[in-house]
Amino acid sequence: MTPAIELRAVEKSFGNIKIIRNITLSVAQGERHALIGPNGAGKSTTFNLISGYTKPTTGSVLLHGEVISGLPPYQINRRGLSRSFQVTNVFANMSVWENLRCAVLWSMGQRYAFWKNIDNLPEVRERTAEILADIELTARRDVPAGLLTYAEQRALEIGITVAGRAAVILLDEPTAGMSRAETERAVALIRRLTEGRTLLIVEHDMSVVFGLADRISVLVYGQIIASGTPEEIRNNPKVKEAYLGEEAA
Ligand SMILES: Nc1ncnc2c1ncn2[C@@H]1O[C@H](COP(=O)(O)OP(=O)(O)OP(=O)(O)O)[C@@H](O)[C@H]1O
Repeated sequence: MTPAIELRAVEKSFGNIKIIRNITLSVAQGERHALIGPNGAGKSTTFNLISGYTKPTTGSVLLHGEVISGLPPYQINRRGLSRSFQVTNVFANMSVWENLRCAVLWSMGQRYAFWKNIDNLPEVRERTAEILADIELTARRDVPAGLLTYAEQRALEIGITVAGRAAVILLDEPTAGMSRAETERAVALIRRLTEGRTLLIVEHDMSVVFGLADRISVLVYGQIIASGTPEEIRNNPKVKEAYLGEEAA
């Protein structure tokens, strides 16, 4: 089967510093894949390369077998890839409902149809209500997003990311800054919302990584030093040495 995401010999330099060094990576359709590695290893840069926010210096990125490197982010999004960001990225003055509706409208290509009354578009209303219930914020639907708790904002952000039913979802540190209980809820949410889709997640919390991922890739100094099942990664001596250290011993 054609992989959902493929990186072929991708390199990225900023100035004359090579940040991503010859990455080859394949994420199968329907797989939950975690990208881990120490701070500064190049995880966010890899996300930016896949989602079109930066272009590879050499090599190519493919989505469902088609080259996407060089396309702008919105075109990659139109082809079925949706990503969240490391920092919370919601419209603070808009309500929870409006934030979600905006994402649903965008995915339906209705963003310029300003002459239509969007409240009269049942498919938009239904999808917005569905996703609102999925992220368990129905009781908070009219609250401005800026007034939500941090964990609620992150849940909203995940809702926005999946609202358009993209087949491939990229989440950048979705549980960063959360308490243990909030993290557990977020993991359950991510698991539910990505059912039947492909997920690539960057995450520092090892309990999230090992609890959620079907496969894990370890990035160190811009290179993938190992890819495999959680068990393979846990037992890989190179990984223990380079990244997990005492934690995995
Ligand atoms: N636009 C840029 N220009 C120059 N250097 C950059 C740029 N973007 C990232 N870098 C550098 O690339 C390296 C990798 O950064 P990146 O943010 O991808 O790492 P990361 O693995 O996501 O780290 P963290 O876990 O801390 O988020 C860092 O040394 C960073 O300073």
